[in-house]
Amino acid sequence: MSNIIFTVTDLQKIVTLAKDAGAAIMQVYAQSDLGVEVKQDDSPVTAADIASHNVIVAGLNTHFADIAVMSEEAADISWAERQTWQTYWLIDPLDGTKEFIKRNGEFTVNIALIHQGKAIAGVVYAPVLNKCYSGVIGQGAWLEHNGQVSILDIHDRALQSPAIVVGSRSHVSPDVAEYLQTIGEHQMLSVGSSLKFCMVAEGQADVYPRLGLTSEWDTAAAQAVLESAGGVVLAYPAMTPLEYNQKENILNPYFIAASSAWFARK
Ligand SMILES: Nc1ncnc2c1ncn2[C@@H]1O[C@H](COP(=O)(O)O)[C@@H](OP(=O)(O)O)[C@H]1O
Ligand SMILES: [Mg+2]
Repeated sequence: MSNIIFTVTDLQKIVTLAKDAGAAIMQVYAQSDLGVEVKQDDSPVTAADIASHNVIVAGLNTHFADIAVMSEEAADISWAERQTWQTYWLIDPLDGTKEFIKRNGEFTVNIALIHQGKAIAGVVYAPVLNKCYSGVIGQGAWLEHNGQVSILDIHDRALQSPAIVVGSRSHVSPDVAEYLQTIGEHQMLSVGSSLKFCMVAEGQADVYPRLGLTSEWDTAAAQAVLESAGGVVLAYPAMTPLEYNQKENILNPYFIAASSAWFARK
């Protein structure tokens, strides 16, 4: 097992890159034509997804030339090649494309560092909200909001009463509805994109049950933020850690992202 050293200085480079990508997204957001197209899998892509992708890939190639990159917008990489990767960047240049098109601000830039199948560092930037979440496993997690930086730490956080559950705004799943029937009294919030993980990391929600489809780039950066803050992400129902690059198919299993208090509740 080789180790990797990822410092807070390295993280700052990724934060800067995510903000540059966010600025490229906002240039498109300001235009009346968002350049919406439909991809082969029927999901939307816009000129902003591509602009953000280009900024991030150029920056990573400049600062970290020897680390492989996988992006939602450049995902056609053979499993034969990918399975040799020990370490790589996993990017969703614009998560919440449907929210971007609806212009409700609930979309994010996502950059994660994966090492030996685990999300070990991540940055999630929401340009409209002016919030940048970042974290490195074992070193901590931070939120920069309107220029003010705070530490995210939910290691010892108790559950709210009633519990606050957060779910997708645009991708409703019958399996989540069934799960919610089993958890007792709760309040439900609907939010687009990887911001749901960040709300748990911030203590604004207790649990994000995703019993519906996502791809690995949708979750990696925000999982790193949440776990760096003291949260936990487990595949459901296996209750094993959510890992990356373990199989050819890039779809995640169902998962539950929550504070550790959620998993410890009676
Ligand atoms: N049927 C499906 N298959 C794969 N991914 C899906 C999906 N439905 C939603 N997603 C993923 O969910 C993400 C949006 O998350 P949410 O529903 O929490 O807002 C989308 O990201 P993009 O917006 O980057 O395409 C998309 O990748
Ligand atoms: Mg996405």
